Amino acid sequence: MESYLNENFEVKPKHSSEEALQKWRKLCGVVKNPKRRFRFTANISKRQEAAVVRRMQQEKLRIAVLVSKAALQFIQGIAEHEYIVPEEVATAGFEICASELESIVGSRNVKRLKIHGGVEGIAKKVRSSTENGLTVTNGLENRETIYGSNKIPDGETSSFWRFAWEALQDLTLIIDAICAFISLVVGIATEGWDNRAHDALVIVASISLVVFVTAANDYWQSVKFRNWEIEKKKTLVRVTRDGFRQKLLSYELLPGDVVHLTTGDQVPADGIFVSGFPVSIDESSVTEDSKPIKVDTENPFLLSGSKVLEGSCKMMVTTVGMRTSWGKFVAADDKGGYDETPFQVKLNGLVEIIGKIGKYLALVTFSVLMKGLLTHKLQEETIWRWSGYDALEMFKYFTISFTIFGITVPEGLPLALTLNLAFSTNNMVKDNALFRHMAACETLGTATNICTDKTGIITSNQMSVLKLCFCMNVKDLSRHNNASSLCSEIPDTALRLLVQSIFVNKDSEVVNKDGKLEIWGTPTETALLEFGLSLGGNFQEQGGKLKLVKVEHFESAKKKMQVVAELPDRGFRAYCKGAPEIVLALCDKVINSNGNVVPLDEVFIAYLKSAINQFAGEGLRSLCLAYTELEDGFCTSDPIPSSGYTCIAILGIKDSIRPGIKDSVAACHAAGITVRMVTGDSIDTAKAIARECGILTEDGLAIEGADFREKNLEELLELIPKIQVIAQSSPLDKHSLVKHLQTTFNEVVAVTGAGADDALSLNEADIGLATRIHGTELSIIL
Ligand SMILES: Nc1ncnc2c1ncn2[C@@H]1O[C@H](COP(=O)(O)OP(=O)(O)OP(=O)(O)O)[C@@H](O)[C@H]1O
Ligand SMILES: [Ca+2]
Repeated sequence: MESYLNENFEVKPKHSSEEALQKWRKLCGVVKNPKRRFRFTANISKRQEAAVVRRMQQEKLRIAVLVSKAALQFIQGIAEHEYIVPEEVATAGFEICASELESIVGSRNVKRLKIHGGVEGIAKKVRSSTENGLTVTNGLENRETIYGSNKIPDGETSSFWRFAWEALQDLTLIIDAICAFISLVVGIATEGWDNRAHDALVIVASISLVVFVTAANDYWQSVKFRNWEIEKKKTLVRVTRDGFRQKLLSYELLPGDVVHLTTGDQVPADGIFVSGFPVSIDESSVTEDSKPIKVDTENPFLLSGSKVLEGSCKMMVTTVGMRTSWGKFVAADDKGGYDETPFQVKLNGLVEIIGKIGKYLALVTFSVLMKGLLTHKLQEETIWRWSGYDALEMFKYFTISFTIFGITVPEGLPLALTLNLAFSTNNMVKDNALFRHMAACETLGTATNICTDKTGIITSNQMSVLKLCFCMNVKDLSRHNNASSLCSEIPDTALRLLVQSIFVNKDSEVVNKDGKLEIWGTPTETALLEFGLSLGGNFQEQGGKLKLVKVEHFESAKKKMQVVAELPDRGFRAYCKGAPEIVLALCDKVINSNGNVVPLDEVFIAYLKSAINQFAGEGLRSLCLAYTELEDGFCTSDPIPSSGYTCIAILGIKDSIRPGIKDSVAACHAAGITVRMVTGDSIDTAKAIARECGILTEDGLAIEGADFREKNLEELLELIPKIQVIAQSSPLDKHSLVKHLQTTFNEVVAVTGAGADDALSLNEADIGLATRIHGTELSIIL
């Protein structure tokens, strides 16, 4: 039986092939109540229809782009007809309608955009401002009536009565009801109404009870599912409204909203590039064009559903909800339902086998009973004479056999499992964990390996700068009551450089939230900015003085962030910050104890390295800050230089271990789950932390990402079982570890990760746990 199930009822927890899904469905043969049984599972034919619609949409979009490009070349110079504002739009106080916006962005019509005055013109026409965003005080209802909201409607929810109607169509119930009805009619005919009236009542009552319980159960289940789906679609976006930055749920967006996008974000609605640095966009989910597209003032259109691969910018929303290209796809796709979980499919297999046995037993019972009747009739020599009594007897046999068949098939079993999963997923939401796929909830229980991040999972993700190696001096900030008292000990010019490098080369911002200052950014960035603020730096002033001309955001693979700023008097300066081993390699100068820039000789290098080792030994994350002056003629298309930097300082950032993590690791070990830590931090920091929480043991191995990458397959076979820590890893190392564990060692692997860098391994793993989405406490389980 095991092999039969494995052969025919096997699907993968993630990305099952269409054939595998088709195959087990076909094997299910005659399912008594298909509507119920397959309610939440993928409707494969609808899914194929959706794929066709999707392809057609993509083709349309592609053609529209080509046509508009071609047309543009010809019509340059030919005056375009005037745009007439529809009356209801004009009376609402706007100067452009939703379909005009939809057509401009949908067909990327730069010419028409220009006719409307570019992005500024459009902003004016939708009564917004590219600087301050929408003004909420005027009310937004009017806007929503004219332009719609950014909601993609879910499939309609069925009413309770619809479920009751479906429950009534259960084949078993219908046959049982018919049998009961016939026996009632026969009973009444032979024994009279008075004697059999109570039977009628019992039949009606039992059918109603069964229908009611089934419908209530199904209804409850569908409500739970809906809640889950609504939760699942919630994403936070950063917008400016009333001149203030704030976070909104993506479905609260309206045309005119100014959205801030950065690496890893999904574009939440169609819109136009306002300002910022050119961004590289992956539109493959919308246009099937797998090449990244550069979006800037020349090509300013951003389509919802595409992903920001690199860069950051401001976008003004023009089109929302079903009018967006993404809205059209999602609507087509949503009808697809969910893939079955492996256990559900196996259970279906089991039901199938039991069903077959049931059918066989029913047949045998019927044959044996019939044989009895026939033998009896043969003995009495009445085989050619059949009376009503005989028919009634045969009907009784049929009822008995059918009952045997009915009760042996555990039709409700797979459904009960779905119910259970829906219940569990909903419970997990209360713990801030959100499942993207139902199967993940089930696979989670079978994991044998966990590849975890350090930051945010093992540590609390609340970082603060604890140590500082600056002007050839290591300072312990916990010893100073406040960081500003430290300033008196440091030469003024050097201090100014430190503060400037923190405020200019940053990927975080200070926002005013209800009158309170709040820092937005990754914990590393936040810690840095907090440190800068504590040094007495003025964020606004520093930001205003220097104009950024180029930004290369932090990426886990590069382990550094670089910017180029234009100095107020003349010239440019590049700032770099990142992992010390990377940044120090770019430096040939350093600031000495007098605050002067001097060549970075071996004595200095040895001093800095000993500081880094000291920080790492204490489990601190190190970060190196550096700068270099640039030639006068720096152009934004030039690459940011990668040598000649001056090392400003090395910071030791503390991120304390989460309380209880040691017990969690021990619990995993006790359950037979191997825990491995894959971190971007240096090996000494990683080792210190891994040892403290029990991941790294005496016989375990800690290895650097660069070493791991160089090993061949044979060496890996021997190494991987021993590896407990991979440090200084790039996202690809994590991915390759996961792949090896899955394929070579046949393990079920769970991966935790944060941000866009980990997307690859999160997707590859049997269970992906994306943590702290957009700085919230929410975790998404993929
Ligand atoms: N915003 C940043 N700017 C510059 N450098 C950074 C930034 N964040 C981290 N780093 C440097 O890059 C190194 C590795 O960071 P990475 O993002 O790969 O790790 P992580 O994902 O934050 O941590 P983990 O992998 O342990 O969860 C850090 O040790 C730090 O030196
Ligand atoms: Ca990481």
